[in-house]
Amino acid sequence: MTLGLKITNVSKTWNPGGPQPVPAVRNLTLDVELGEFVVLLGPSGCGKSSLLYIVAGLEDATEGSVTFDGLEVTEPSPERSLIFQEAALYPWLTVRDNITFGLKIAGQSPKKQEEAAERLLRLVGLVGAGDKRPHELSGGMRQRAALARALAMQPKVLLMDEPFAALDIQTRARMQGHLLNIWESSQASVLLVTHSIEEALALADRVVVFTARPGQIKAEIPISAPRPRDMRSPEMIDLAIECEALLAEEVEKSFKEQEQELA
Ligand SMILES: Nc1ncnc2c1ncn2[C@@H]1O[C@H](COP(=O)(O)OP(=O)(O)OP(=O)(O)O)[C@@H](O)[C@H]1O
Repeated sequence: MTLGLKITNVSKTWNPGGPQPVPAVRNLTLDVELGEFVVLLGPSGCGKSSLLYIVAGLEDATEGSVTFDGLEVTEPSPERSLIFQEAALYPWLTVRDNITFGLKIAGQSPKKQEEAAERLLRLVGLVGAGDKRPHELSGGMRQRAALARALAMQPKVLLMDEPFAALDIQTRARMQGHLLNIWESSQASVLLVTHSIEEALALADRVVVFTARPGQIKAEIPISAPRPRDMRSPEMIDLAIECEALLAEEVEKSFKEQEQELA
């Protein structure tokens, strides 16, 4: 049995039988090992989210297969937790009740729920915010609460779709630090989508650069520098220049394509 995530020859076409089928992902093969942090970087509309939804089990691939720990992915599962750009918390529940929601559904005892909530509130730096409701929190705090809720289910892989894109730059940098701490202590794998080269380089064990739509893998860049990384070091600057060049070609293609579609 192969442990971890295995994406094999996956293609996704939206509206396949319709008048305007949209090929979003083409023949993509990617493995994410246990505990590995992989970042998907690519131009807007290149199919990154589509791929994440397939891995989450929310959408079917048109072709190919996804397995997790050797089992075919056919539906969502708490072991593959998806986190979006906007924290999807229940507004009527407190932060604590949001965090323990899945545990309650799973039938865990109130004592276990309480212990998990306290541990997770501490882990994401929200001690003291457990009784607040989501609208009382800042964007960064909401996103941390969403992360705590996902972690409560002890996922083996965190799927993150531009999780920090709606946050200001300073909050974003703090959240990246939080995420790295959490990832290191959780032993989960992470598959994170971003537009930001800096974010990709700060976080990833491996950056996977996508082509313009339909998304295919253009390059894979392993990064072995220890974290936290100094983005101004010669090594990181060289990597940023490399990513920028790879991405620029694809952004150009994707703009041309959009112009043709609108003409
Ligand atoms: N539910 C859907 N129905 C039809 N087309 C879709 C659907 N979801 C996505 N698409 C199309 O598939 C293509 C890839 O979209 P996707 O959101 O996966 O890309 P992305 O790389 O995540 O983009 P972005 O970075 O802008 O979020 C786009 O052309 C998009 O319009």
